[in-house]
Amino acid sequence: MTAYLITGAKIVGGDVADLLIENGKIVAVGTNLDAPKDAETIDAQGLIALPGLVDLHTHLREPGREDAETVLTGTRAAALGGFTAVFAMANTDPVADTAGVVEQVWRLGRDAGYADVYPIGAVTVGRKGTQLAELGAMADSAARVRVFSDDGDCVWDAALMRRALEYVKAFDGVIAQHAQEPRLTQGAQMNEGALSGVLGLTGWPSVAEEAIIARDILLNAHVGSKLHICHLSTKGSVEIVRAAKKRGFEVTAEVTPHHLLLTEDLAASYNPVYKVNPPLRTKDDVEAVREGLADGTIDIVATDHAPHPVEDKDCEWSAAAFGMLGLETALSVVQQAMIDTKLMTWADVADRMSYRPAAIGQVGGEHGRPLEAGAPANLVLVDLAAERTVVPGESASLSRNTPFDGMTLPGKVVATFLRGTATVLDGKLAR
Ligand SMILES: NC(=O)N[C@@H](CC(=O)O)C(=O)O
Ligand SMILES: [Zn+2]
Ligand SMILES: [Zn+2]
Repeated sequence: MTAYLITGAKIVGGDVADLLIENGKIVAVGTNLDAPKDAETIDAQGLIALPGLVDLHTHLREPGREDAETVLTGTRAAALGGFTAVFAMANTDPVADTAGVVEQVWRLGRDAGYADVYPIGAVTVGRKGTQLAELGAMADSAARVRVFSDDGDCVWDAALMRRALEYVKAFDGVIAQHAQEPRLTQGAQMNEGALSGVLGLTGWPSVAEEAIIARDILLNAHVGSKLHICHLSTKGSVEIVRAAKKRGFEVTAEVTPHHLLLTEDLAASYNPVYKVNPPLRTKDDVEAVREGLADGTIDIVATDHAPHPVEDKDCEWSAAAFGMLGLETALSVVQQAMIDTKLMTWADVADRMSYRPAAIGQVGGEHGRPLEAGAPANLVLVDLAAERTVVPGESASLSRNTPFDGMTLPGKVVATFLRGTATVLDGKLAR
């Protein structure tokens, strides 16, 4: 295994220092390090070193929709975005609702070698919302599933949600809820408000999200289990989670990069690249989720990377699929929305995009650790002063549905290391 001496990096939360990587681990951080003769030196002057990013919400589409993404292409996109671990959502075909499917996804990730893939198990059989899936068998499988979600659909049946929360207590699992009251969002196409009226698109009211979040926080408090809220998007949701945490209720929540930066106005173009679940909201909502992320009400940023092939996006708005790409642009979007606005520091970014998602996902010390001697060498070097213009055709993803097409964003991932192996060098795939 190549040893690396990374020189002159600004260690997030610390000083400028050198990092020595050997046998998959960070063996020393400091100056005048005693590197082996054959170590490869990487000049990281002017770069910041962050812990490898962890995405708790990625759609890798394999098995079943390998035309949209595969574990290989999705994890390449992850590595280019600075991620060393991704949690793969269960809405594949077949659905990841058995030990067999989650083990298959886990193995594909390991064989690809670009990022650790932690499969998320479905809560209900076929994600149909009627019968609990074999949660225990998925937890006991080689994939060691700890996060369960019917993402794409809400576990709307309160009795079933209660049973799921109760069940996962046995192995300290967490239920990640896609908070969408289905009866309030039938045929919904975009955020409900004045603009949806003008555009003639069926509205998706904030309360459809907020009602489920409030219900599930109470349900979870009753049961004493672990609840995580996927892609929270409204001001009201932030207020509910903030009030709940203040009163000591156990809940964690995520926000996506796109909900931190983009607003519903983009729907006026009728370009389905801006169609997403939950929908892009208003400026007020964007401000509220930014504040919520900054003050810790929202625990983490998760990409909800949702690749779709051209034929599912290049059509009329109402016929198009919901979802947008996110892995390769996430860190830059967070830099623009949270750092350039002085709402957060880089230490906060390490917390919201590495330490906390790793803790929620229970990766057992493999990821989400400070850059110190003894930690696995999962890290990313970023040039904060660089800028890049997003070109969909340059993506490592098989899909092209990025809403940031043509935007110039700050920051560029220069190198990513997964357990001491470079997955990205000089901003390009290294293997
Ligand atoms: N976010 C989306 O708009 N789409 C996701 C499903 C989901 O995250 O709910 C997808 O699988 O395409
Ligand atoms: Zn969802
Ligand atoms: Zn999703």
